[in-house]
Amino acid sequence: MIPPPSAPPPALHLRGITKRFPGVVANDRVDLSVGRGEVLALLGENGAGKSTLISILYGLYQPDEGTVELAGRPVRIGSPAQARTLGIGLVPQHPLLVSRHTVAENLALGFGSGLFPARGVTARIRELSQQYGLEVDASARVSDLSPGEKQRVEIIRALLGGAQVLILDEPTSVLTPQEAGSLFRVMRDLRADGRSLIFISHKLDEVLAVADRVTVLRRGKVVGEVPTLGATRESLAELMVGRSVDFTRKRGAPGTGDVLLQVHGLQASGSRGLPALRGVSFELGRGEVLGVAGIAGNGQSELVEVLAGLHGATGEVTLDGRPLSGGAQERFRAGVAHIPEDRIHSGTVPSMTVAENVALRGYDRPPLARGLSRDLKRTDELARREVEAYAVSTPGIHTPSRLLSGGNIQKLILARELAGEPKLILAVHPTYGLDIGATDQVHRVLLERTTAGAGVLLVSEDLDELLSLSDRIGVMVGGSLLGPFPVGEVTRESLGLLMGGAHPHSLPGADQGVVAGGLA
Ligand SMILES: Nc1ncnc2c1ncn2[C@@H]1O[C@H](COP(=O)(O)OP(=O)(O)OP(=O)(O)O)[C@@H](O)[C@H]1O
Repeated sequence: MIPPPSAPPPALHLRGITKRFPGVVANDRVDLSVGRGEVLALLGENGAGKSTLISILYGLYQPDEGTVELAGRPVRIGSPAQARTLGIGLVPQHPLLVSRHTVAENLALGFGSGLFPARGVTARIRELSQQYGLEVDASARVSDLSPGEKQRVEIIRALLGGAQVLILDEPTSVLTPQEAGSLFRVMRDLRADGRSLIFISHKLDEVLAVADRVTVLRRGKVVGEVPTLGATRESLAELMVGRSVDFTRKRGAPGTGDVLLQVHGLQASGSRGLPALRGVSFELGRGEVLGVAGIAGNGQSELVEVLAGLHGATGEVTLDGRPLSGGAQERFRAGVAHIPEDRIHSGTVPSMTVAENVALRGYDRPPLARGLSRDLKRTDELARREVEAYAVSTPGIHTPSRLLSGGNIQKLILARELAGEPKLILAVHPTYGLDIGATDQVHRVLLERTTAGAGVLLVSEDLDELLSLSDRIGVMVGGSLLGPFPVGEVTRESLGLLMGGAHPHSLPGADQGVVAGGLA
């Protein structure tokens, strides 16, 4: 008798993967599979165990239990190099490229000598870039590339290494909507070519647009596996957080119209001595959220750092009619809160505990200190309160903050910075990497503060976030601020085009004042 044809094994199959860290089971008997020519989205709240699983798959961690099979064959992935040899590629959230080298040099570097001489690499880059519509110039210097271009280089690097299974870790977080659209086209082409993709994102619309199937993790366990066909944002959100989530627009009450912050003619140089701010002027009202859009590297970081007292500049800044000057602590006492971009390095001290990090701003003053001694009981009480209020997932308040997941570190910083009654909140990507439950909560906290009269300068690469929270939105391009435009006069598309360097008057609708309201 002829045996019935059996289905081929999945390209990748994880069986019963368990990984424990002190006090937490990061992955708890996880089963997951990805077929050939399939895009699987991995969803989960902050701390659900996504990064741990990816680290196991890419050979950075060894599982305590369980097996990994590639095309039906059990494999041991001892290191990233071994993962690549086995055909597993990772497109990291932050590209790992050497800025002063060209694209071709960077890609040749990864393959040691002999295997890929640089001239051969250039030809292969051209082939791959044509095959998958991955536009990159092999001779361009990496320092001149946009975040989207750097990401394409990372994808090419993985493909050059022969990746059949490709992991994309929050790949759209640094992209404009137009760039995200091209990435999705590339992903579909890779799928059509029979490759298997694992896609991590907190943005449910993207997951629905590009993935075939979704695996949802909660507290280390797989809690659901659904095809995207028939799924909705609401159904996925509910699977993720275990309750229904409200997606309605959230803009707060309009501000009072009183000017809170006045910025005039700010000029500052950037890290390489080039001008980072070229005469930036704007006003921020009490109770207003002023959104700042822009592709990374156009002066947004410097603008916030100047206002936070971390970066020198010329020009005038007044808060509540008084000149704003001095260093970061002085400005914090004047009512300036800062949620920094680089939260891991500049937002927390990784070796300090959760409680110490919560108390970082006020440890030397009452109520957290009496005279020269710290009141540890009060510090712990404060930490417990904030950990609960922000649902920070941590084994305890005395755990070093470096052991928390990225999203939970972000929550910790928010708890600390928003704890006082700040007048001005400088929020840089405040929900970057946060899951939808936490994002919702951060939005509510920010809007509550505006109702209390605070002004928020919101720098974000997430245009939906800017559009749903801001009263006005400006766009940073090459160190200048375009606008700000009232939020009703811009769209995702027009902002994306302005971010990419289009002139406001050249955009569709500009003649009716739709896009360039502030400039027309
Ligand atoms: N090296 C480590 N040591 C101790 N605990 C860790 C370590 N790495 C992760 N954890 C813990 O394991 C759990 C899962 O973390 P993981 O980073 O995998 O979550 P995640 O789903 O990627 O979260 P996020 O969306 O916030 O990045 C968390 O509770 C985290 O604190």
